Amino acid sequence: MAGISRAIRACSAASRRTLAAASAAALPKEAPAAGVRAPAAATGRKGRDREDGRRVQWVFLGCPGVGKGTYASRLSQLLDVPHIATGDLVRDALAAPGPFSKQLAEIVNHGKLVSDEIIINLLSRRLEEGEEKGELGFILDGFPRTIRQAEILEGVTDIDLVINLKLREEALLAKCLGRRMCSQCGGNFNVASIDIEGENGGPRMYMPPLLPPPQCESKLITRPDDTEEVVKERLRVYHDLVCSTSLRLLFHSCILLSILYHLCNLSAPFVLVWVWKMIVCHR
Ligand SMILES: Nc1ncnc2c1ncn2[C@@H]1O[C@H](COP(=O)(O)OP(=O)(O)O)[C@@H](O)[C@H]1O
Repeated sequence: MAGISRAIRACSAASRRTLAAASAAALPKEAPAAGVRAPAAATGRKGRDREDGRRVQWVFLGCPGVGKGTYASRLSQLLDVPHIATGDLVRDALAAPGPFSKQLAEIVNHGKLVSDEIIINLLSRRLEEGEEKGELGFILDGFPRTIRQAEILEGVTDIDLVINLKLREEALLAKCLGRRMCSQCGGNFNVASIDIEGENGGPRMYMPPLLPPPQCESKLITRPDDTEEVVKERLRVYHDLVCSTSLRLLFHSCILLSILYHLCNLSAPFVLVWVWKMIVCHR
C-alpha cells in the first residue's frame, strides 16, 4: 500500500483525484496473491468475462512506428475492449482550440513527450468516460512511457499482459513516414513498402504497404509529427528513455548482486554472467 500511496502522492492534485476515482471504479482491483499477476489465460475471449466481471487489461509498448496501434486496435475488436491510445488523446486535445492545444503542439510537433501530469489527466478523464459507458477492460497503447507513469499505473491497476514490440531502426523511420490517416473515416494506413535484406544471416524483412480503400484515397492526411526530423527526434527520445531505464535497472541489480555476493559467497563469474544478462535483456 505504501508504494501505491507514494505513487499517487507523486501525481498532481487534480490527476490524483481523477485517477484514483477512475481506478476505484473503472479498474476494480482484485486481490491476487502477493506478486502474482492474473494470467492472460484467465481472461475471457470476446463476450466471456473473468469471474470478477472485468475483461482484459493489456498494455502495448514500443517505439514510434512499431505497430502498437495496429495490433492494439485489431485485438481490441477481437476481445471487445476499448483501445485507448494516449497519442490519440493528445491529438484530440490538440484539435480543440485554445491555449492548451497551442502549448501541446509546441511539445508534440517537436517530437518531445508531454508531461506526466498532462498525460495522466487526459488518461484519467478517458477512463472516467469509459466507466460511465460501462467499459470493463482496455488495451492501453503508448502508456506508460516513463518510469513515473509505469509506477502510477502499477499502483492503481492489475495489468494482465504487457507486450513490448520491437523493429529494426530503418524500418521504423520508413513506417512512420509512410503513415496516412483517412480524414473522413479515421482509418489508419501505410503507403511504405519495406523490403530490407537480413543482416549477418538474419531473415529478410518484408512488409507490404497497407493501402486505403478507393473511397479513402483522396482523403488521406499525414500527422504533422510524422516528418523525418520529428520522427528522428521521437526515436531519439524513446531510446534515451529506454537507456536510462536500463541503466537504472542495471544499477539496482548491481547493488542487489553485491549484497548477494557477500551474503552467499557467489562466484565472480556467476555475478558477471548475471550483470551481462541484465544488460542484454534490457537493451
Ligand atoms: N504516455 C505518454 N507520455 C508522454 N507523451 C505522450 C504519451 N503518449 C503520447 N504522448 C505524446 O503524443 C505523441 C504521439 O504519440 P503516439 O501517437 O503514441 O506516437 P508514436 O507513433 O510516436 O508512438 C508523442 O510523440 C508524445 O508527444
